[in-house]
Amino acid sequence: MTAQILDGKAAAAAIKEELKTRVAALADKGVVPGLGTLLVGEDPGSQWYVAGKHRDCAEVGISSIREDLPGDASEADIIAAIERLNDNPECTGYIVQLPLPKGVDTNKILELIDPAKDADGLHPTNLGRLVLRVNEEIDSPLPCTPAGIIGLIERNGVSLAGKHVVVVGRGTTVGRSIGLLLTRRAVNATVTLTHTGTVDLEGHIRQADVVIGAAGVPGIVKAEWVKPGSVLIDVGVSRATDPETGKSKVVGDVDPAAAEVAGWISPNPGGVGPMTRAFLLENVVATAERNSR
Ligand SMILES: Nc1nc2c(c(=O)[nH]1)N[C@@H](CN(C=O)c1ccc(C(=O)N[C@@H](CCC(=O)O)C(=O)O)cc1)CN2
Repeated sequence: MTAQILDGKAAAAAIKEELKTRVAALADKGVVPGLGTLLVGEDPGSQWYVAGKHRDCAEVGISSIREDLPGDASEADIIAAIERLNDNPECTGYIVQLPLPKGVDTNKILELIDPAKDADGLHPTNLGRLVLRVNEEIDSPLPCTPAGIIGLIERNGVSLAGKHVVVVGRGTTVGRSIGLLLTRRAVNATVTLTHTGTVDLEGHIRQADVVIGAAGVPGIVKAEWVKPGSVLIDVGVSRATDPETGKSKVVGDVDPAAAEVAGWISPNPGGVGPMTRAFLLENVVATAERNSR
């Protein structure tokens, strides 16, 4: 049996339609949400992601502010751009596109973002709120990829309550924070956080009801380890040349053959990526709503 598809493009399109209505309601109050982006350097992937964020904004009626700096920008230049975004009243939320060039202290830069304008939910204040608010509503921005993954699963009618979720990867944008969301009482999953240094990754994955592959290691989640009927979420975005077409293609962390064993699988591309983009818009709109009450 082949797994059912967790279609991120369709779920993201539905979220964007909902957001258009909320943006229109804000416009009635004279509020226009504005997303700022800070891009440092010329990495083609990062340029493509930032351009996509601004296209998404235009689609739902969010205005856009761009700060683009060259790859050799000094720390002082980057801090000055952060201060402009913090001070700009038209920018109601913003992101610093990651990764920053080598040699830049990423954590220092993220801590300078005004937490009330942190559209990625990566400021320590907002991550700290996830640690503290186990049982309460969270009225601060959530990290976009983790929120997108949970949205993708739940919007397909799959409950996470009581499920054993094995996360593979300990990075800032997914691995370290997704457990904080999954173990909230409202979701009620049980989480094991594994990584490339885990002994017996196979043993952990064999026990998982849900596997989230976010290590950036192609095929680290092997088809023969996957429990029949489980839910597989592929966050990995590595690149390889397709031997048939000679073109570059995305290679995920989940072995594509696992689709024959799993109950549900997120395609890659077309799964988590579009949901990350949709939840960035959700954060911008929700922040503007909170500030207009
Ligand atoms: N400040 C941030 N930096 C980075 C984040 C982030 O959430 N905040 N995540 C990634 C990059 N990213 C957004 O910035 C991102 C990655 C992928 C996609 C996406 O839609 N991917 C497509 C496939 C694209 C392809 O073919 O290469 C898909 O999955 O369908 C959106 C956003 C690192 N940096």
